[in-house]
Amino acid sequence: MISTKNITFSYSKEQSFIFPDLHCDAGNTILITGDSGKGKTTYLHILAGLLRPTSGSIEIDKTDIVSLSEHKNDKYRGQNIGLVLQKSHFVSALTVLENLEMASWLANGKKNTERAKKLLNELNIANQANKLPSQLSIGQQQRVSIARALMNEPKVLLADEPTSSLDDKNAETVIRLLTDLSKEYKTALVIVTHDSRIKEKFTNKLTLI
Ligand SMILES: Nc1ncnc2c1ncn2[C@@H]1O[C@H](COP(=O)(O)OP(=O)(O)OP(=O)(O)O)[C@@H](O)[C@H]1O
Repeated sequence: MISTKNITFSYSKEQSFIFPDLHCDAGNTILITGDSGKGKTTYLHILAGLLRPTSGSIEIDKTDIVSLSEHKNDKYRGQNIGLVLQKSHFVSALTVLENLEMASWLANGKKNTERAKKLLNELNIANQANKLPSQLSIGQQQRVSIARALMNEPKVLLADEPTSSLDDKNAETVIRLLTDLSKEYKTALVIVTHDSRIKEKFTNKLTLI
């Protein structure tokens, strides 16, 4: 479960944001929509603890992540929040499987090879496990990014424009995978998008104006 109250943020004196409150239960999905420049990515980065809000609270299960120290916040993110960002940022010298193993190793000091293989299987890319990320198509990289985000059984999965570079078929697949996996793993799923192909599929939406 993720829930926010009275979040405000500013990059500078000239530009400040007041974000509407958001609530999403485990296994459910919420979309953050709105025109370009309204602060969707900024809000997602605040939810991830990558940016600190000026005021307000973000509760994930029973933890207010805004009140955590920087160090605890980084640790909390690694263990509880899955991120699918616009750019995938893989370690280019490591294989797909090694990139996934690294996610669990960084969070808890253990290489969870079994889970990595299970997720690659579920995402239908098990046959790409020993390739380098650069040898995969964009759609396949997107699925690796989702697998990596789910490695540590996160309480919350945050996805920034996960379908923007995908054709209709791949966009549909990615959305189905994200929603199916979030239900299976009881993860609250927050998707930032301006993709009308996605918007029509969900009723739980927050529009930034
Ligand atoms: N690091 C930054 N420093 C200063 N201003 C920023 C920074 N990142 C974003 N902004 C500004 O904040 C505003 C909101 O940006 P943001 O990327 O959150 O919008 P968005 O709704 O996700 O847009 P888009 O749909 O085009 O991706 C924009 O005016 C942008 O120029």
